[in-house]
Amino acid sequence: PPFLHRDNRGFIEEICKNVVSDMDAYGVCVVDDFLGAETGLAVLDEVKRLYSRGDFRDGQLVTNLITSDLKTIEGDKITWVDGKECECKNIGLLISQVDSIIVHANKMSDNGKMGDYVISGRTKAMVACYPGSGSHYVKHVDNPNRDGRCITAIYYLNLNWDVKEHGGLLRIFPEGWSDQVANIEPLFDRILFFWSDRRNPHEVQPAHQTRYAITLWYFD
Ligand SMILES: O=C(O)CNC(=O)c1n[nH]c2ccccc2c1=O
Ligand SMILES: [Fe+2]
Repeated sequence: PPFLHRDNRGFIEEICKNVVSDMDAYGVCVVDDFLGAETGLAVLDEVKRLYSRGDFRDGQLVTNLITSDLKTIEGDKITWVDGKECECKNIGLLISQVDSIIVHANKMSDNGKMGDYVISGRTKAMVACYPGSGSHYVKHVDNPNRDGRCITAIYYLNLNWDVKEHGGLLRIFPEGWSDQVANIEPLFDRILFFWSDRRNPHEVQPAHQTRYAITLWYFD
């Protein structure tokens, strides 16, 4: 019921414990039901409005792949949001929630890997849309050459997403886990954290439905 607001502090505490232990153990952490349906839907609404306004630009270097049968596959489209824009209030709320998790988790873990970083800042929020029709992202490392980014946080907005039908799976190939991979479904109100460096090569498999995500990169 709407009057039962999330007991925010306890909620944040709880999530931080998971983030710290998963990041230390696997370098990857997934949290579901991060904002709750009401706020999640409000964020999705703002993203759709931005997209319909045509603010998005081509994300990847190669924007449209001309496939053999001359079907162009559009690449991902992106736009940057700092969260203070008046029509992005809920995206701003998402950003402040992620900030509090990262800052708190950073403080909580003294000797763990989270503790090895002193988070000094982050990028703006990158709102990405894979327009479906096979758009994907080739296997890559977000920060291969020590550009300062240490943690990638991705919030997904895709209602009733079914990977079997819609594709769009994020596959991470965590270094040191030889044949193990992490298959992350881009489900609504799910947030994912992972080390941005070479420990986590990853790819976005072809999406056959419009696929939205909001990414923040934290600097040490
Ligand atoms: O959406 C996902 O599940 C994962 N997404 C990514 O790894 C990813 N990584 N780096 C980018 C750089 C520029 C534009 C889009 C991206 C991008 O979607
Ligand atoms: Fe990436």
